[in-house]
Amino acid sequence: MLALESITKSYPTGFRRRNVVLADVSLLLTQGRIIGLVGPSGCGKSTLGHIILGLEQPDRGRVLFHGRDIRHMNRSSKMEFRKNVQMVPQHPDAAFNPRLSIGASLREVFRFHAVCPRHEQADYLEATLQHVCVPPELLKRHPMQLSGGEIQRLAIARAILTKPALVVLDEATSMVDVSVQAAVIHTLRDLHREHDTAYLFITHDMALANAFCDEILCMERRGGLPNGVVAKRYSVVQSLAEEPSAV
Ligand SMILES: Nc1ncnc2c1ncn2[C@@H]1O[C@H](COP(=O)(O)OP(=O)(O)OP(=O)(O)O)[C@@H](O)[C@H]1O
Repeated sequence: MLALESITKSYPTGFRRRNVVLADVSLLLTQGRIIGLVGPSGCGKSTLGHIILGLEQPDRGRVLFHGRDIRHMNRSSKMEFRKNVQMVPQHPDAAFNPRLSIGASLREVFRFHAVCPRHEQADYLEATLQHVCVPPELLKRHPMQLSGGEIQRLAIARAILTKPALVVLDEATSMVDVSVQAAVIHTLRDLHREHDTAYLFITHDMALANAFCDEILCMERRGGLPNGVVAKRYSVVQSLAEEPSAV
């Protein structure tokens, strides 16, 4: 469904110096598959997620959605891509406009994507909130009036509202307690069963990755460049879930 082909990404760090975060990374995300992505802090997991969504551009390589380069899609393919590929960002308040109430932000999704008939939208929204353990009263609040855990659950609700084919979950349950985490994972599994949703589950929690994912990818450091104190090279390698030391 979605393929990353030889993605390289670096950021400038000074005069003629760049921090190579992703070096020639290729990855295939197929329908219905739950892939975990683990690795040390700063190794480029979120960057990879942003590139999948088209939020950041790679230096080299391309992202294909059903065989089409996401940079060269026509308007209708782009809308289809946006409906089907969603992200829960690591900093979930980034998912909401601070000037809008949460309800207004969530209802915007219905303006852009045909998710369900208009007369069913309110019930559908309420049911989705229930699935992530959020009371409907929170719809009236603004992002800054919510706790980290509440806004994280609302970001998950927002991402799953469109019944996407793929969701990139970036530390998506890191701010909630264990019982809420279990409920959220349960909801994600339901969505996976009903709609064959695929997930890229970025996490530092190896136990959770083992429990939730079909397969786990590790991003691991592979040396450096000859003169490059600055440049770091990483590659995505598939690794067994039983080997957390590879993280
Ligand atoms: N916009 C940017 N400009 C410059 N450097 C950046 C930018 N975004 C990320 N980086 C750097 O790229 C590297 C990878 O960042 P990224 O957020 O992808 O790591 P991560 O694996 O998700 O980390 P963590 O597990 O701590 O969330 C880091 O060294 C980070 O400082």
